[in-house]
Amino acid sequence: MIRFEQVTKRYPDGTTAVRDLSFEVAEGELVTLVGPSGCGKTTTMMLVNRLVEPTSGRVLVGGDDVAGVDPVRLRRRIGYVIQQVGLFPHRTVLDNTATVPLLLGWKRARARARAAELLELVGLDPRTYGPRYPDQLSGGQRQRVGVARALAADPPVLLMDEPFGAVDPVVRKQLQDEFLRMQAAVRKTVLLVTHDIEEAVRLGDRIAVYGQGRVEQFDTPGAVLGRPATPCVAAFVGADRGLKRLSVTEVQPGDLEQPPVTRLDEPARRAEARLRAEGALRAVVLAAGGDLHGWVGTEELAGGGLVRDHAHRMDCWVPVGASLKEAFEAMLRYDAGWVAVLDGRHFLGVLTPAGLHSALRRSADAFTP
Ligand SMILES: Nc1ncnc2c1ncn2[C@@H]1O[C@H](COP(=O)(O)OP(=O)(O)OP(=O)(O)O)[C@@H](O)[C@H]1O
Repeated sequence: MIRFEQVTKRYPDGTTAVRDLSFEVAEGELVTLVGPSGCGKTTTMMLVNRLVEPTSGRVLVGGDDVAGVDPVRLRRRIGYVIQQVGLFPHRTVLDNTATVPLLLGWKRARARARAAELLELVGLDPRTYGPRYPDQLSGGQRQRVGVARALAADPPVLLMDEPFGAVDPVVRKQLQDEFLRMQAAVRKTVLLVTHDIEEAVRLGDRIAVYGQGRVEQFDTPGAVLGRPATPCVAAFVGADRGLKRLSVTEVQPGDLEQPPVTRLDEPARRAEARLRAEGALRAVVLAAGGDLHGWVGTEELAGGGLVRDHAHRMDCWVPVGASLKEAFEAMLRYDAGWVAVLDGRHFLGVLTPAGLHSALRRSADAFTP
């Protein structure tokens, strides 16, 4: 969808901002550009909407070399969000959001209806905030309006330059969460610049880590954190990259172990004999249909009756697809040696510390060229 082919940009004063850049952002993919100040991230972004022209090489959007596309037409297909937002101070929030549709010649009523829909999407009630002026909003709210405005004409491509930069960490996390929810629904092709590695791994399907003027590594968050390609990437992602990987790696069915199980309606003595024969001290208790009910100790089953008479509820579980960090937190919170993993209520298996370790290795090995 966006493709850089050996792109070099040298500014007139001789500064080479990017050198021999080649990578591709697939349709519906979110790629974060991260790296130290002055390494060429913003230049990369501006090469896409022709605010900057390459010295050599090509940039393609949707298969077309942008050099051959009229810049005004090109920019209509590309939403642009910048840190300082750039809202018009004398226009209401609703009219600011409707800017691009109006430029495209939409009828005023239709453009405003669309703007209201988008304000809703970014979490601002259009009745409350639509009539306000930008200086009557908080910094975080202004940034949301910036995102809504960029999406207004439904462009397939979004360029975002430090879109959540100028707010405190709590609001920033909120905006990131909202943006991820929105992106899951609208699936734009997104290039997002940040200098914050945490933000880059949280938001990116893949990450381009820049050194001075070049991409040092282009890969998934798990692989960048797990196998930094160069010393420069390793230094940038930080010494705690192992911990960071916990939050970007998902629990998958292949990571799970199958512990001994019994069912609520199994006779307790029969379950006890079976579990003793297996050498098991406890078992997971399942309800009809394989849903998780809880757990039971083998010794408790000696009391007779049905397993349900002895079973305990179990709260130490996470949904499949949760992050390893969430799974690990659950283990710590319940002081448990493993955590159950569910699909809905259905029991899939348990994640142990050994499974967690192998999941981390899997994420580092999942190299995508
Ligand atoms: N118009 C220009 N003329 C000359 N040099 C420029 C121009 N614009 C940017 N540069 C230089 O190109 C290099 C890359 O700049 P760019 O803005 O792309 O970096 P960045 O990674 O986005 O930085 P930051 O994180 O600080 O915003 C820097 O050395 C910068 O000084």
